[in-house]
Amino acid sequence: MPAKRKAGVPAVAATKRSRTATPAGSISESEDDYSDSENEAAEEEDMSRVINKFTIKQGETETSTASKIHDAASKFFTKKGRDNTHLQLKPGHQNRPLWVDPNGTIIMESFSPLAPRAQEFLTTIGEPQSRPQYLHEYKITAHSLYAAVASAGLTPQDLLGTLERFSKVSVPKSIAKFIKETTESYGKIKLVLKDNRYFIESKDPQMLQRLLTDQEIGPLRLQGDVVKEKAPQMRGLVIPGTKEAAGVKQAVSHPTMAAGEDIAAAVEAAERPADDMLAEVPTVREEEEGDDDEDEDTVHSFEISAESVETVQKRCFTLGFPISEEYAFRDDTKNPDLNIDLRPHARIRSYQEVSLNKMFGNGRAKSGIIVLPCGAGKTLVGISAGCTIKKSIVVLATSASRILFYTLELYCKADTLISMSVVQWRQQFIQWSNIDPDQIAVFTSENKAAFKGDAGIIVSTYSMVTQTRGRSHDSEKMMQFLMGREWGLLILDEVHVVPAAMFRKVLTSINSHAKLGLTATLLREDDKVSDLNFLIGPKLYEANWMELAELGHIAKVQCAEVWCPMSPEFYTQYLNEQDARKKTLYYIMNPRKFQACQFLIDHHEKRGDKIIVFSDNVFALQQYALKLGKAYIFGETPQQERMRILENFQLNDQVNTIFLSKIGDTSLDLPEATCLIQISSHYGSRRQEAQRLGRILRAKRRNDEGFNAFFYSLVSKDTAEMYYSNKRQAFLVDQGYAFKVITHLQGIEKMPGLHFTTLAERKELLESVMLQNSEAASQEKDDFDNAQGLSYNAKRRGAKRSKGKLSELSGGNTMAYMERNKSKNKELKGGKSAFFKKLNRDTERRKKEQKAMLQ
Ligand SMILES: Nc1ncnc2c1ncn2[C@@H]1O[C@H](COP(=O)(O)OP(=O)(O)OP(=O)(O)O)[C@@H](O)[C@H]1O
Repeated sequence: MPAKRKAGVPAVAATKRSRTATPAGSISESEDDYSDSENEAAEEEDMSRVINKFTIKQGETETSTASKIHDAASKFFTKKGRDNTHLQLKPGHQNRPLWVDPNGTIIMESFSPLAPRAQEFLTTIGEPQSRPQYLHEYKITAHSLYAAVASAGLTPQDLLGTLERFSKVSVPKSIAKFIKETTESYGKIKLVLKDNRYFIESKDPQMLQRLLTDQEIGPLRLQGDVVKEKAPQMRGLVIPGTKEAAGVKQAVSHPTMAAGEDIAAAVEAAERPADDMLAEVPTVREEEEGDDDEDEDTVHSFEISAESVETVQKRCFTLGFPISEEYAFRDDTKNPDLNIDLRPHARIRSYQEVSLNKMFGNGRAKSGIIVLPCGAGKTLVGISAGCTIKKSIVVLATSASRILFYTLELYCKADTLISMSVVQWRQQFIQWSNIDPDQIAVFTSENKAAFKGDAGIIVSTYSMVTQTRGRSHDSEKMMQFLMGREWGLLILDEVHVVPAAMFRKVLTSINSHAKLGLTATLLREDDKVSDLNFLIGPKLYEANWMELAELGHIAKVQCAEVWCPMSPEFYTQYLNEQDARKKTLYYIMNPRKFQACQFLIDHHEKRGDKIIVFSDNVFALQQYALKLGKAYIFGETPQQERMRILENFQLNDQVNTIFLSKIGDTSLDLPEATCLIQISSHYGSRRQEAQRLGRILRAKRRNDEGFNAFFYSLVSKDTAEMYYSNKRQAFLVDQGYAFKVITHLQGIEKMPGLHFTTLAERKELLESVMLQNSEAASQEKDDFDNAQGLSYNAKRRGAKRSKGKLSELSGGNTMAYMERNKSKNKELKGGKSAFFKKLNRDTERRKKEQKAMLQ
């Protein structure tokens, strides 16, 4: 008889819950979730004998066996008395990479040979929570299971069978029950858009009756009978640009990505090393043309208004009948087709294909959100989705990026600007697809012409379609055009920044069969992410950042937190300061932090890096930049000056460092940048940290041998900044980034020209900081303002600062200080050298090209 194997379950913890009714969408847990083992009592005895050897005696009062299990580590693996050490490991457990916890958490050993396959499966059925180097954590939720059923066509048996075979111990009963119940109820009720009206549809009339008698849903039904009609037919499809598409080459796919493979094949391959695991292999149900009885069936429906859609969806979810929202675009004969295909040179990358397969997995378009890191090509994913559906498209982007742009700057009139992201979307559509430029129009405050022909694409901003006050006649006409027709696809860019209320407005104005949300960071500090499940759809796919970096699609980044001790004078002021906002200024302006910044800039410039220094605080931004003789950009910097600075950063090897305020957090495409230094940031914002990192993920040199980009966060020691810094890193740590802590920068003391080495210098700086009012400690407003439709107004946005009478306090010294630190911005204004002349010519030429492109 083989010796009994015992499980050392990792940090999985759940509270004991009663067995009363479980609300829909949640998992019930119970103590005996894993109680498949017949010899539990005997096992416990065995176990306690082994463990007693290592027991730290807790006193004579402890009587139960469980309470005696107190070795040095078990406290990390158990919580509230739950003990998983009795679990029996399955044969071949070494090859099985998963631990499934009754609370829906799944831990995966990423070093297991089967990890790539398991990961493919887990990204289909669950949501990635954390993916550091060795252990990955996923969570099964009702939404993730619905997405799995909808996109991969998996049955509950497929899901459970696969999970069981990957799992080291039996899958908890609560999980099996949850998977079964959740997946069985999916697809019974559908939301269908017909003739610009919304219908709740089901093949089961009783199901509809049940909804109509519901107190919340019943009153939302618009007048009219429950309608009966034939159900549409399902057909297979090919996503353009993928390996099945005729005439289009496919980018080489990485073996671990299992791109284009179905889950069945992935699981089958995964199971090969462990023969005893080769039981029944689950199969993905294929939708074969003509092999479908559904068209024989009758569907019943009732109508609801566009405004009620979200409420009905939420209510149905709570009742345990989630609404599926799928678009059988091939069968849509009412809406005109759009003549659009990917150009032959377009080679969809493996992860882009995987994400699209999640959207179109069952031959229909499923609404939802695709999460890819910055610079990984979300635009092309959106374009490919459009080329698959081939119906009219609306793209909505944030106007945030109008704040800072350069390469595609476009002046329509002398002083007005078109949103960069809108221009970029249009330009990318033209670059990647064969769309007739006349069929793609931009709707901005400057351009209000619709496309030519029956079908086409409109690119606009969230604010343009949601702002209702003061619309011009032309805007109103354009809105009527947008609202008066059905759209095949609505692409929602940067979904993480747009407030839920704004989405609601958009979705009630624009009727679209399918919605695709795109983002790099599905993170919101306001916890509104779950609303997006109903407003747009579930998360369909989230790429693994580390994997993409390994493949060279984004840069590998070394992250470090540099601890800068506070100089004594600053620390005393910091501790004594009563104004909480002003307090922050002391740790941002800490001279030791300044020195670290100076040292790192010097070090990386010598290495040939191009450096962006980020500071949310405008006072600090200017002080640092002036003192170091570097150019800087913030909200008040005029457009011309921004362009000049950014172009110099790109092309001029004398300009290797620029300082940016938070306006550069997103949508800034500077592939030259290889190093980031953060001196001040927005408290604990994980999203900002990730977006900032995104600025160097596009690094041009990313595929050079041994290349690494660098991300430094400078933190003043023993201040509140330490706490925020830790919080900020959480998202990136979950993506697998390891933050090194640097407590001392070797050689900093010997650096020639290091500032603030004398007490006099530090005191001078301290005085200038003390003179600032608390406004100087505030940060620039962020992109939300734009997302909410506020037009950019540099004057209103800039942080106000009082004019410090430094001369009164420190005599001529301070004036001399200001004199010494001439603005690099002004220096870059020089237009007389051959370099600047060339730069100006290039800029003019580009502007003309872009203007021509938009006409
Ligand atoms: N399959 C592909 N083949 C070649 N180039 C690609 C592919 N996908 C994306 N790219 C290129 O990668 C770059 C980044 O793409 P894109 O701007 O869409 O990234 P993003 O994910 O939207 O980034 P961000 O979140 O920072 O806006 C672009 O230059 C784009 O043309």
